[in-house]
Amino acid sequence: MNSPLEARSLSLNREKNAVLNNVSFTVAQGEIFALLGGNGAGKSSTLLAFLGFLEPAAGEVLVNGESVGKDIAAARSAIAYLPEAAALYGHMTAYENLDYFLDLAGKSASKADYDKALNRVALPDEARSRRLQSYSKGMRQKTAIALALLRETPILLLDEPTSGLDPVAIDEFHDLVKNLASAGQTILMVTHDVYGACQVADRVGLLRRGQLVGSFAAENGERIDTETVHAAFAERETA
Ligand SMILES: Nc1ncnc2c1ncn2[C@@H]1O[C@H](COP(=O)(O)OP(=O)(O)OP(=O)(O)O)[C@@H](O)[C@H]1O
Repeated sequence: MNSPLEARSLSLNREKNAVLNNVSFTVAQGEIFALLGGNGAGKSSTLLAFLGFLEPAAGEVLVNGESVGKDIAAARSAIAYLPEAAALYGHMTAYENLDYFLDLAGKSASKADYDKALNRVALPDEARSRRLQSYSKGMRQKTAIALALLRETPILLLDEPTSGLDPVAIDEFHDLVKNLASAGQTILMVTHDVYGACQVADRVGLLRRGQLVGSFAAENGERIDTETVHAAFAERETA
């Protein structure tokens, strides 16, 4: 069976600068893969390649076994993407945002469906009819995740999903991501949070200056050891 996500000897340039160099990985169905790296390592660029916003300089990106370049629309319809800052409208309520963005994605859902998704992300009832400009970052993030859930895509791409969230919201978010993966969703997240990556991921890849320089996998039902990854990360960053 094809992997939902695959980078095959992928190189990317941005404004003629090489930002990713010969990177290969796959993410299997129901797996959580975290790409860990410092600022400018190429994490966000990797996600943009899967969405067809950046064209490979060499190699390719595949979604469900199909080269993204061949059918960008197919790739995008299989993927829900959470950028670092949730791209939602402040002057609309949570319900209105869900309505508007689902409509854009060519989907429709009932208010009961909205409430079900908002319950799953634990957005308080009283907030749902308030404009997002009064929300905290965590509440905006929850709304964005609810939207991703409602799109019912098989693949989820997350860019720094927990940055700016408080510890309780981070734990809730990790639980939610693990539940989604258990239900079969394939998840690729990028982060510079070593602890968070080890908490949630089945596999962690270390990206440094555009190259994949290490990887770690959870084994025997244990979580990936944070200390080991942290040591490798620190060593690579200072090398
Ligand atoms: N819009 C852009 N135009 C040109 N170069 C860019 C652009 N965005 C990012 N880059 C460059 O691409 C390289 C990789 O950036 P990218 O955002 O993928 O890294 P990142 O690992 O996600 O970093 P961060 O943790 O800081 O978000 C960096 O050198 C960055 O300067």
